[in-house]
Amino acid sequence: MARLERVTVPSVLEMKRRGERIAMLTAYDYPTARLLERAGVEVILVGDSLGMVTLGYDSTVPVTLEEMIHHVKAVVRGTSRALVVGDLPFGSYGESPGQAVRSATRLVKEGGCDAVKLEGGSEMVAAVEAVVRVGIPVVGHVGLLPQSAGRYGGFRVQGKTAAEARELLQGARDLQAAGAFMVVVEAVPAPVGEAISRALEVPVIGIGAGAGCDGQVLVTPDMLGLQEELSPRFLKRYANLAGTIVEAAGRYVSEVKEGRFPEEVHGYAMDAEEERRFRSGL
Ligand SMILES: Nc1nc(=O)c2c([nH]1)NC[C@@H]1CN(c3ccc(C(=O)N[C@@H](CCC(=O)O)C(=O)O)cc3)CN21
Ligand SMILES: CC(C)C(=O)C(=O)O
Ligand SMILES: [Mg+2]
Repeated sequence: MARLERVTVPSVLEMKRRGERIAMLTAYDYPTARLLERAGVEVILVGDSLGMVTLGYDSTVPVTLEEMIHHVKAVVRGTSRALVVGDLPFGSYGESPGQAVRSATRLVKEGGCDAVKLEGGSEMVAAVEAVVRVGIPVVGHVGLLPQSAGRYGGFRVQGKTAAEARELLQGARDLQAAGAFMVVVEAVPAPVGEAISRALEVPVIGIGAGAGCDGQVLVTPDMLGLQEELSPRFLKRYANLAGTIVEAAGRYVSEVKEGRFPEEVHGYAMDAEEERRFRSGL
């Protein structure tokens, strides 16, 4: 299952050409990155969902570029084959193409990721062009844009009307034309996800965008059942790690309280003569 060759920008483009689906998941730390890579995940996204999943913010808006760099570094240290994409956080790219270039450069140069992702369609064309021009591969993101969720009053499905769907399709086309090598499409009806995937030559990765996309992404702590606060319709839970952790930590608590842990095998022996001299000198 684990692939031996490095996943690169050209290799994900080739996967789309061959019709091979792309498996992407998020990671925010070293051990998770290693495990996902062992499982055969091709693209690891250090999402700004970091803020909600591991830092306890109630949206992705407060996440800083420094926080992203810190976690990108850990994930990069845990990978040798997967393509690592770092999310540009809110406030680090929307002001101007120059700001986008400066932030993307820091994420790649200090964090060590292979590519950056930013949210927005046609309105982000100038930023994408500028980042691509300095040599940094860019992933676009259309549909539900969590950093702008305030604008539509929460995490709402996008592209439900024909007019909105056409606007999303145009946004994705514009991102590709601007040089994006991959586009994430979030929370749109399946026909919209499929149409965008068909329209683009670059891979389209869906999250709540139906089975017609070129690949899928989920937030790893959600799909592992580690975090249970959010339950979007698109989420499938593949494990119940919250239950596993609570059960294990609960048994530890009981054993500590009852003096059943540690046992002799968990301790260090002392030479009998040394112990005798030690005790006699007390
Ligand atoms: N833990 C976590 N998982 C995520 O998938 C995620 C984050 N955090 N943070 C950033 C964004 C926010 N996301 C979300 C969060 C909630 C819904 C959600 O509950 N959506 C409703 C749609 C309601 C409607 O418009 O009808 C749903 O029922 O799926 C969707 C995407 C996806 N991203
Ligand atoms: C949900 C994915 C696509 C994302 O942007 C994130 O994890 O931040
Ligand atoms: Mg994100």
